[in-house]
Amino acid sequence: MDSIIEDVRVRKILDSRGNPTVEVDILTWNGFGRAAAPSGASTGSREVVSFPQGGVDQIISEVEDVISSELIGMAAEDISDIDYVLKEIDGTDNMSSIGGNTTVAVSMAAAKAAANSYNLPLYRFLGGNMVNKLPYPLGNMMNGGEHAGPNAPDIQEFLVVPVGASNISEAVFANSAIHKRLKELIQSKDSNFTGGKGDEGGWIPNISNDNALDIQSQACEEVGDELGITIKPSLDLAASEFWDKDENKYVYAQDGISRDSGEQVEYVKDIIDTYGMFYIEDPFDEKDFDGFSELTSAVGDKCIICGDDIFVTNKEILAEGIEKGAANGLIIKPNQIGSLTETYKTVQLAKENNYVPVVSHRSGETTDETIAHLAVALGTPLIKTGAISGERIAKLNELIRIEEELPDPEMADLKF
Ligand SMILES: O=C(O)[C@@H](CO)OP(=O)(O)O
Ligand SMILES: [Mg+2]
Repeated sequence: MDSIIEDVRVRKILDSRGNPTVEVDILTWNGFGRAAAPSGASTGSREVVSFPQGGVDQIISEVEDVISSELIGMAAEDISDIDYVLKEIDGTDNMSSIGGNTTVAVSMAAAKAAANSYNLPLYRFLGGNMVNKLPYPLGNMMNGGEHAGPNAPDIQEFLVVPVGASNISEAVFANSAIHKRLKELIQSKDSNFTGGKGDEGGWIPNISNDNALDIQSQACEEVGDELGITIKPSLDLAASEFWDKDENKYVYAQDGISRDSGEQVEYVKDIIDTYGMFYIEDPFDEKDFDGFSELTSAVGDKCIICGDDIFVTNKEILAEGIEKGAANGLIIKPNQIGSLTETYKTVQLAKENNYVPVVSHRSGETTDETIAHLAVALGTPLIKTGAISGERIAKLNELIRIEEELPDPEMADLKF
């Protein structure tokens, strides 16, 4: 078999925040795969543990001594067997002994090595010969919350989706045009704006949440008109980060306003109606299933209500959400669950239940481009991976290359 693993190598590399992360190389008889793990700042409490206590340094020897000897001789294409072996080596429920970032980097490197062994791009190896759909990019324009500094909006991500774009290149350049326009619009509101950017390359404005919403939608309209395509605003509130569990309130520090769960439902409904939001992620705390359900039953026919911290790419938690009607979309981050096999199962469950899967980067990223291939292979209609910055454009530019390779490329079908 061409994909028999001959060596597994591991190294400590930088992520985009300057923190250490892990990169894994897998060599097969006939190929090579390399993958690195990202890391979050606004993490869900039920995500698998990224690294054990000793951090990346600890797992370097673990991979060299234990993981590589188990994997050498296995076929890289047997991805679920490899993921099973990794889980056995870890031996915990939450990957705390070797870390979900370690296992996901090995899992992705193995898949890439398998693809390379057969001379196939990863999206084709995983997705088959018929894949031809490109995801719409959810581009991050302004950053707040945990991805920014003090005085930024509480809402973590002001995103846009170029729903009218007819190809991926048009889509990513529409997003970058909005990003440029927003710099001017922020400057017009705040003459002290220095052009500072957050973890994901979006601007960090020192303005209220409402002002940020206004200029976000203004930019969508102006640039949309200029380019002749519809561009819709979207948000990731990452509301777990400003939920005060003692007060039972969502605390908007920038605005000096607190809202209980019922008021939060009304506030978010109002935002969706006022601005014609296409997509809203994590509008409630990760434990507030009721808030999620109430909002989804009110607006789920016109807006994607997407769960990130609430579901953490975990199929059991997603099943609970489906039962409760908590959302109609979910974020897919392989390192939240620690393997490609589990990621795949969660996407399948989502699709069977009409939940829109959204493959996503993390706020701490590397130039690894794997998620671009995953979005195409898994057929997710959206990919969240920033708009500019080296570690974000690594994925966007890969999508442009993939589009060029596909014989009959089309943009994905969107729900609204
Ligand atoms: O909340 C999110 O969706 C992500 C990525 O945008 O942030 P983090 O990686 O910090 O969890
Ligand atoms: Mg999120």
